[in-house]
Amino acid sequence: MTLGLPDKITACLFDLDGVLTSTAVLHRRAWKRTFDALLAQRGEPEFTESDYVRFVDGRPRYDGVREFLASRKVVLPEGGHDDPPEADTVHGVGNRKNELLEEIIAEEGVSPYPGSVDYVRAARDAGLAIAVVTSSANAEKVLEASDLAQYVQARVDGVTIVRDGLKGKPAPDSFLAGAEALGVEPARAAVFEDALAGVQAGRAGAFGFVVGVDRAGQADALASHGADVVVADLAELL
Ligand SMILES: O=P(O)(O)OC[C@H]1O[C@@H](O)[C@H](O)[C@@H](O)[C@@H]1O
Repeated sequence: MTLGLPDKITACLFDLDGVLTSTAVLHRRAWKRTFDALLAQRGEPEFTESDYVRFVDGRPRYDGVREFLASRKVVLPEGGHDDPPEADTVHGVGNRKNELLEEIIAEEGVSPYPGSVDYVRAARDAGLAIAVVTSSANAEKVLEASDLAQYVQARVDGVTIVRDGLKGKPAPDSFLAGAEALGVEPARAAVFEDALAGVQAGRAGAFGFVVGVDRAGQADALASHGADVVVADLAELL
């Protein structure tokens, strides 16, 4: 075992928000404000933590909108990527959330978890290949702002997922694309994820190891959805 990983592992595929950076809470807040306003107009109960975990966390932006609205039986037209944030379409709602997220990030900044920075450095020093695989289309700027871009050899994100027509998490496609970009077989790659949809994707892709990162008191659910091990912070694996 090196860095808490089986010896066969030669590459690390890190999710971003909630694994490397503390931005998951910013996403959650932006989603809650967006959905609560929409639900209030319809006299529906508010967006809950469980709604976030089940329908939105880890999924590409518009998939999250679709999944959550379907769970409340709210039907909106699909619209298109360029819809303004005010539009009552799936894309408009997603764009509204993104506008809010950008405001929150501008106000509060982005910080990496110290234990994750130490782990990523140790992985690089141990000669492991490193990719970031995230559903977020904001990944490039979050990686730059957190000074983590220097460690990343390949990135699959919300932009490349749309460009290449990949299925989002919980499908394994984005992680498979990350392994491919590094030139590594999935069986030799470890997936690091904090979202249930993410560990599910790790299991579905038959990756060599799946690390669940529990930032939200959901260790059992991470394990039952596909994590081989669950830690509260990557420093535990050092
Ligand atoms: O809206 P973005 O930045 O493209 O992000 C899409 C998703 O990215 C994931 O990393 C987050 O867990 C989700 O909360 C978010 O919805």
